[in-house]
Amino acid sequence: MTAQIIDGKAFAATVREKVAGHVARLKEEHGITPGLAVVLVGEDPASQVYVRSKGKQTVEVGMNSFEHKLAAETSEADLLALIDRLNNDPDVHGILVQLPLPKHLNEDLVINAIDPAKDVDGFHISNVGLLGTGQKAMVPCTPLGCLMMLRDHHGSLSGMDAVVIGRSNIVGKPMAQLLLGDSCTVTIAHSRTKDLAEVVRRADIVVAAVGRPQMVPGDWIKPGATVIDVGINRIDAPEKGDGKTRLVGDVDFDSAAEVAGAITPVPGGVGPMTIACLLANTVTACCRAHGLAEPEGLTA
Ligand SMILES: Nc1nc(=O)c2c([nH]1)NC[C@@H]1CN(c3ccc(C(=O)N[C@@H](CCC(=O)O)C(=O)O)cc3)C=[N+]21
Repeated sequence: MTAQIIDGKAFAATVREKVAGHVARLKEEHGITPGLAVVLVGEDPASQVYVRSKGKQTVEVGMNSFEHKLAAETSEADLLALIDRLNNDPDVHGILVQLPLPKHLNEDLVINAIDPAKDVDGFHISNVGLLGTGQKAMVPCTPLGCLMMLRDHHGSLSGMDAVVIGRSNIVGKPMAQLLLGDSCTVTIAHSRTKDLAEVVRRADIVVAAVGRPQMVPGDWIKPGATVIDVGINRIDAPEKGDGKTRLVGDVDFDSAAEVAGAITPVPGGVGPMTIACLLANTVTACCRAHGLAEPEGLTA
């Protein structure tokens, strides 16, 4: 068997089109332009690339992009003061503070200073609690993107066995909550799980989010299962030439694609969906802020 490839890049383009449609309507019918503020502290080159790509896509769908680049040595007080200004700025509907932050800044404190209604990452404790209790929340972008792809592929997920490998606050835990919300039987596995291979072999849906290159081999995958690979790992690629690198997921794609029913590639899978869902969350936040009907198909 050879797996169907779930094209996250193409799917993300359709999500962005929907977002652009909603943005156009908000402008025409209500004179509102959704705005996303992205805060980057420090000069990490990878983070700069992501922030640039977010800003570009934000503008492409017709929204306002506000970029705030702060020096690596910015004090916590100064960062909190900026967040306070953005919280109170009516032109800003979404706020994203790029993680990780430099070590001298307390991430939990900073994230929880964001107005939960503008927390388009869904990392604020209030949104985490809302998601965990099945109430209307801002949902973290990466798990939301994974859920959209799974729903698109399967229709209903009800009754399926899902294994999430990884227990991070950003991906693993919220992913498990979303799958539970769609009536999957959910297992959260991680680096200390006993007999991980056997646990993964039970799953109709495998979401790999551990951050270890190619750690899930094809012979762990149940034939026909759907594999969502969240990992983005840069590894050496001597075959491409001296000093060259390439991106791989947490799943060994070649062997897994021999067994799985469907699989997301890296790159071009979950990554592009993450940014598309950030734009979707910004439109959702904007509609909620103005008491308008929420965009359909863009929320959990
Ligand atoms: N507060 C916060 N929210 C985030 O959502 C957040 C963050 N901090 N910090 C950094 C990570 C990373 N992240 C990615 C988004 C898209 C791709 C993406 O589109 N990747 C492309 C490949 C890009 C390449 O070629 O390097 C792909 O998978 O096809 C990757 C990584 C969001 N992050």
